[in-house]
Amino acid sequence: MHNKSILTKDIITFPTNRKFDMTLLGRVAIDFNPVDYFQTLAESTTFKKYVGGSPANTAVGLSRLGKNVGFISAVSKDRFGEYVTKYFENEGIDTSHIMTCQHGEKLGLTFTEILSKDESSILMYRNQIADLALEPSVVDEEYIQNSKSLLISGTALAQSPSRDAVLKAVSLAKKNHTPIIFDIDYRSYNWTNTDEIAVYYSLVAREADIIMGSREEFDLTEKLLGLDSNDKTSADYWFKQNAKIIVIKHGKEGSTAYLSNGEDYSIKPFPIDALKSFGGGDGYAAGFLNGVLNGWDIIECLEMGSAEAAILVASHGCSDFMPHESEVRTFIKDEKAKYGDMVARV
Ligand SMILES: Nc1ncnc2c1ncn2[C@@H]1O[C@H](COP(=O)(O)OP(=O)(O)O)[C@@H](O)[C@H]1O
Ligand SMILES: O=C(O)C[C@@H](O)[C@H](O)C(=O)COP(=O)(O)O
Repeated sequence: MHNKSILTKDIITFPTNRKFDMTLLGRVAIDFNPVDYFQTLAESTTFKKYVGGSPANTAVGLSRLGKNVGFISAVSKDRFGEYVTKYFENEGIDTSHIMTCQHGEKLGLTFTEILSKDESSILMYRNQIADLALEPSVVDEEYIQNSKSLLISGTALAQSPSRDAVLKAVSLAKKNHTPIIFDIDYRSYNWTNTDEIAVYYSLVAREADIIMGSREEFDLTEKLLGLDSNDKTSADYWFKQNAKIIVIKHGKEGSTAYLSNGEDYSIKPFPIDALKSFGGGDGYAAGFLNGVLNGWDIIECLEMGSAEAAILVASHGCSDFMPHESEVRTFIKDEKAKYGDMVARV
């Protein structure tokens, strides 16, 4: 346990006077979550529709926390494409750089299975997929210049032309001193082999200022580098590239933020009666990154991330349940009143 802490603004700074606090590049899709849960997907008959896609959920989370959010993506030219775009507009997320596909590409659909509160799985429909049809021409320099930070979802690297759009965005971010956040966000669909994953993940990771992922996701990124599968080894390696903060998540075990000054800080999950086991990562990303954008104390960033993750795993969906800052603070206060001030501290 650290008695002291550190302001993240002493580790990473963001440009000022730019319109968007963060622009995210990646998928916006749809989740269908069973209403009649605690049985298999084969048995469920009724599903509730939500806007989904990990970066889309994170974008909604950041917007609800008061951030001005841009988004770069591609959607289908149909009612589902209209639905997700309208949802973003209602949430105050900029949709000017969401292209509409013209060749019959379809929005991603995710059917989820909530078997028990700690056993969930997801089934993704991602053939002829709209988000990976994102064209590099949608990424324009002015948009990146107008963003204080750029988040890349690793899934957007799975195929060209989306892969090319990511690499263009990364180049423009470097040119314009826009810090890059790499959310590894591994989904097996659309990738052909692990060498390909490692090549493209490591290409973006070495340019990133913040990298977030699970141990498995770091292992995939590091496959060609011959590193041992160890959090400290990963952090040290990426600090020698460009990283300032490395976050490694271990599900219900909690997570650790490694800082480029050599310190590390861990957080445990807040005790909660979970409903499902997915969605935590997106809530965590929104809560944690909002704190880092504000330059907050690292412990406060981690607490906000962990609290928002707990709120999400206790909820039926992801995007719709992203909390406002006051709700996260109330949640933390109530948990501390119930379980003590050190409830989430390691
Ligand atoms: N049962 C749980 N109760 C409370 N928080 C949880 C629970 N499961 C996960 N979380 C929170 O969600 C975060 C992200 O979960 P994790 O499974 O590591 O990522 P992902 O959702 O991206 O797969 C964890 O670090 C933790 O803070
Ligand atoms: O990311 C997707 O395309 C699906 C998500 O909307 C889904 O609900 C989910 O799996 C959330 O992911 P997590 O936060 O990484 O657990």
